[in-house]
Amino acid sequence: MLPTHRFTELPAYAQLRDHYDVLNSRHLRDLFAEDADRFKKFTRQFEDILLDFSKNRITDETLTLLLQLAEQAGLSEAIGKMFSGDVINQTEGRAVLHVALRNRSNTPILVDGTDVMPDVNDVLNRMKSFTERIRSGEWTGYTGAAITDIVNIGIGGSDLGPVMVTEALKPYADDQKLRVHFVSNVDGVHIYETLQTVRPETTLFLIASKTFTTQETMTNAQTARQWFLDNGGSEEDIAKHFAALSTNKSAVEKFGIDPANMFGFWDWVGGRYSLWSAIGLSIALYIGFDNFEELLAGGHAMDEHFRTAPLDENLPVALALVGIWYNNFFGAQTEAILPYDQYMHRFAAYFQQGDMESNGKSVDRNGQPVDYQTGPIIWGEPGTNGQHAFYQLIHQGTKLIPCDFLAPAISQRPIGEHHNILMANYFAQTEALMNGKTEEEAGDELRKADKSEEEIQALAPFKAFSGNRPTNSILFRKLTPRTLGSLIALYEHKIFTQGVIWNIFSFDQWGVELGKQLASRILPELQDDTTVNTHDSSTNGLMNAFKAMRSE
Ligand SMILES: O=P(O)(O)OC[C@H]1O[C@@H](O)[C@@H](O)[C@@H](O)[C@@H]1O
Repeated sequence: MLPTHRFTELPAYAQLRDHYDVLNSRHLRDLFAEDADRFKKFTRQFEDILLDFSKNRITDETLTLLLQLAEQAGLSEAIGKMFSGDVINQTEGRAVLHVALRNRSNTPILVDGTDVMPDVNDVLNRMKSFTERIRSGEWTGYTGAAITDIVNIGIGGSDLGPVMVTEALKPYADDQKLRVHFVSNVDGVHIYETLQTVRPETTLFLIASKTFTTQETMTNAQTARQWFLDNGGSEEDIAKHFAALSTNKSAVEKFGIDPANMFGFWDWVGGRYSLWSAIGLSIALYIGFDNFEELLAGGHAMDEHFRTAPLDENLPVALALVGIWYNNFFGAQTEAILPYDQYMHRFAAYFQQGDMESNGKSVDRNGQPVDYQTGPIIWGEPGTNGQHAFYQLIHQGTKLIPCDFLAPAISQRPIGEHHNILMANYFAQTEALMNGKTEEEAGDELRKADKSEEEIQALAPFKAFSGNRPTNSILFRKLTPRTLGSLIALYEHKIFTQGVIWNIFSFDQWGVELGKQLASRILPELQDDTTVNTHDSSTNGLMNAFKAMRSE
């Protein structure tokens, strides 16, 4: 069990409120002018990753108070409980042990008195030999041809992680010809389009579902199975072309997948934290098992840092505290994640689930409604694309949007001046957001461009930038599997830290259930043309309009 508290009653909370009143009127430009050591003070290094959080509206005192807030919320104790397999996902009665999946040190981790590491290692070993057989061509399809295409069928946590990582680590798949495809949406378009591009005799389907009951995944899996049978495969051939990644053995068997092709995991792995488990099989197949192990090692290294580093040296804690500062004191509603790395183009989408499904809660750990803000809205796109789309609002809009800027020092594809141009933009954006441009400076520029005083007066207000807009810069050497593993774990632990401090449960997701329940009630009502009158007038009206339109 996690310790509980009332977030707004922590002594540091009241102090931070008072401190906010002072700091709210300060400009980042002045904070930098006053303190030559800001960069040194507010950067933290972990292996190849540098976190610079100096361009935030904080002082030494802010950081001290935020660290006190974390201590008063029992963060250190909570970290210990997660790593020791305590049942911290209380509403589901489960431990939370994605850290065990990447525990490369193999120190025992006990759940109900039993060490989970032998089981974890057993599945990893099976994934390794399976991966090697597929990649070497030793495993063949029903015609004797090697597998060329992997189709992962899964949704949410059984899709977003593998999609994000296989995109991010594409350069590590250069050595071989295996293609990966991901089908998630129940919209038939998704499976249709994917099946257009593959052949049954050389395709391996991975049915990825923790529960093996998710409607979208089961529907897509049945469609894939039927397509396979309709296009040359037989029932006996299914064992060569379908594997399951799941915790639900009986449902896998019922579907007709050979238990030898089932890669299991456990209820203490949350879906959105599962890319490190058997759910990562598509990643291992795509980049090879050694690289998959490097990803795990990077996650483990960040785990050890999070578990052992003092709070004020701790990267995930720094990210979490800065986020709380804006979320709970400045009233910021959203956070943008902006990777200056095209291979990371699904990173923000991945952490939309990671963060919003974890901390989108409004009841605290005492079962009481919260009277403060919890998880932020997460969004973002890679730079520089975002600059030409939504950065206008970040620079000049009325909303405060704290942004994380991520970038590698070394490009995976060094071509001409591309990377320096990309990085020039990366540095320019955080500088611009911090400093802004005064009306006076805008006026001077217009004057230099020979504008009349009248024009200058008219235009300067539009050309000014208030600045004082906060950013974190996360600069890393290169997007290797290890570094990516560390970056993912960095954000995972940020989310955990915030959940602990907000006194909410970060590892359940009851909010996804109601829509599922209603959809299963509605589905039979769509199967004929009878007029629907069992819902409210809007839902009835829409369903009846749908029935009318489809029969026209
Ligand atoms: O992996 P399965 O069980 O198919 O779940 C897929 C997804 O379902 C959603 O409703 C959420 O609960 C997610 O956390 C989960 O990742």
